Amino acid sequence: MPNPLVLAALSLLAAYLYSKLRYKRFQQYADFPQLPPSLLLGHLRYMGDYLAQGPADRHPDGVFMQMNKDLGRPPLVLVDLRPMSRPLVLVGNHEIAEQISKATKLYPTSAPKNDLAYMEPIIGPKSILTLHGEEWKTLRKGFNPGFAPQYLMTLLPCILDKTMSFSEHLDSFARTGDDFSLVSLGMNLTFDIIGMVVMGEDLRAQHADPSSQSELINLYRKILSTYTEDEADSPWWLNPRIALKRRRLGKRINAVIKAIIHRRHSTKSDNARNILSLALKDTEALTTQLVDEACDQIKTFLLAGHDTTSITIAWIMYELSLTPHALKAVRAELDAIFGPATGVAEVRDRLLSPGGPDALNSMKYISAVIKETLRLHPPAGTARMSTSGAGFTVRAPGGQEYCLDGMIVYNCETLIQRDPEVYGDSAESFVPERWIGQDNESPGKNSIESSSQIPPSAWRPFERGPRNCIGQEFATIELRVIIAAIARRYDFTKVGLGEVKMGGNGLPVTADGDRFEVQSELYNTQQITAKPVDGMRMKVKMV
Ligand code: HEM
Repeated sequence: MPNPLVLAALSLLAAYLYSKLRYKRFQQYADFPQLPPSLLLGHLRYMGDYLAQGPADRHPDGVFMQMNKDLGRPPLVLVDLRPMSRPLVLVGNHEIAEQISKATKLYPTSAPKNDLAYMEPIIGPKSILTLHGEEWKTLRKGFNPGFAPQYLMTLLPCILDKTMSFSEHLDSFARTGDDFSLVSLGMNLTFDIIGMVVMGEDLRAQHADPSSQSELINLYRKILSTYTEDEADSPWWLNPRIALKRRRLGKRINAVIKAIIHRRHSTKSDNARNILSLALKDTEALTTQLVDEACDQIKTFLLAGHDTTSITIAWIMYELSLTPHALKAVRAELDAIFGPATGVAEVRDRLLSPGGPDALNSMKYISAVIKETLRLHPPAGTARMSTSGAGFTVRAPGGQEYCLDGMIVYNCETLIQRDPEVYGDSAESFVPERWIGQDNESPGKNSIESSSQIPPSAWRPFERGPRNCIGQEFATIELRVIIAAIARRYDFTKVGLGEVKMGGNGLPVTADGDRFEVQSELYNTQQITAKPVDGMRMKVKMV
């Protein structure tokens, strides 16, 4: 017979645990808008239902959007995923997002980043993306000269040179009529550009013969594919096989990059402002620590500098392919700037002439297209974390205050940038015109304060505040150059998911007067960033 004392102790413990659990589930965050939590599973119990309402492999933003809508679009939502992870606060309001990303007395470089351990094999432990405080500040200061506007213009020849190879690939797809992944093709382009910009290396990702491509691009493709295999970014102990594979590939990437660092350091023939030179500035002797840290930054820039840009170019061409008036306006703007010749060589010559930077800056409608695409299809966001007991509080537009201590705080750009309170009835539609005439119309200049209707903080694909994207101006230069080179030369047509609906007359069915209807919705999956699930399969024809 069990000892009555033990039984009493067990009952007391059970009662204690039960009251603790009840407190955590029902009282601790009771003032946060949320779905009714279950005692044992919190909000985890809804995940299956939500996933079942759409494609199971869609990006979590798809689930969060639905959840937020079902709750009547509150400015923030609590998603209690304990014990799988800390409670998550989903931010769908730009005013709250701004309080999270800005510098405060409590967090002078803004709220700290959430743990990104799953990315360590690909960016290293000392990456500018994940470091905090003074360590981060020193890095950022050191790299800023590499992103000064005048210096960025000197990168035009490299961007144009690589864009010519990209166009040759498109020419060949136009000849064969084969479909292809625009994200993959774009990734090869942006990887080639970023390799040159970061360390002056030609990574030959666009080389037609795979055996002539650099080892680095092959290793990156392999390591990135492990993030497709495990879209949930599980902790290593849930998927040790993938964790091991990532570690192995991460080590090989390190070895290649470190060899480049040593070679560049010994020759000292570098461009003074590329990332590698800035990382090694004033360094006489290379120590192991220095090489390790420089390697982490190079890996970070290689990743951050190619992935998001190629996704954006794919969504831009897709949106334009569905919106004839916008495509027409883009082409008219390019005709006005570059004249009638649509060859990439002509665009290159004009952009490399003394008036090149002005030509780039006069792409007003194209800039609006870029902004609108990044509004609807932001490839990245930011997840932060306030430590328990720190006293980090935000105020919602209605005046309600929320303490976010001990929680993961996710500025969900997809939600924020589709907020009907800001973007009205057309929040879900592709309307580049909404940006024309806005003070903050230039993409990448989202820090300009404006008095126009769309508050600057409601557009944040590059995030805002001290930890905003260092490469945003560079990305928008790249995007403008690529659009200038290809938008008049090719007609893109989506195949498969997201394909245009054709009418009985053999012409696309048009909705809203000037927008092609689609047969199915194209959606994003999570592969570190948000990527179109099929890699944006397209066909091209010469115009
Ligand atoms: C359309 C293209 C791009 C988008 C949408 C984008 C978006 C973002 C976002 C949202 C962040 C904040 C991430 C976080 O808080 O975790 C970020 C940070 C960063 N991005 Fe970008 N990015 C783009 C292109 C680039 C390019 C071309 C580069 C490099 C040349 C770059 C380098 C970085 C770096 C180094 C950071 C970390 C900055 C810091 O913490 O100081 N990005 N980016």
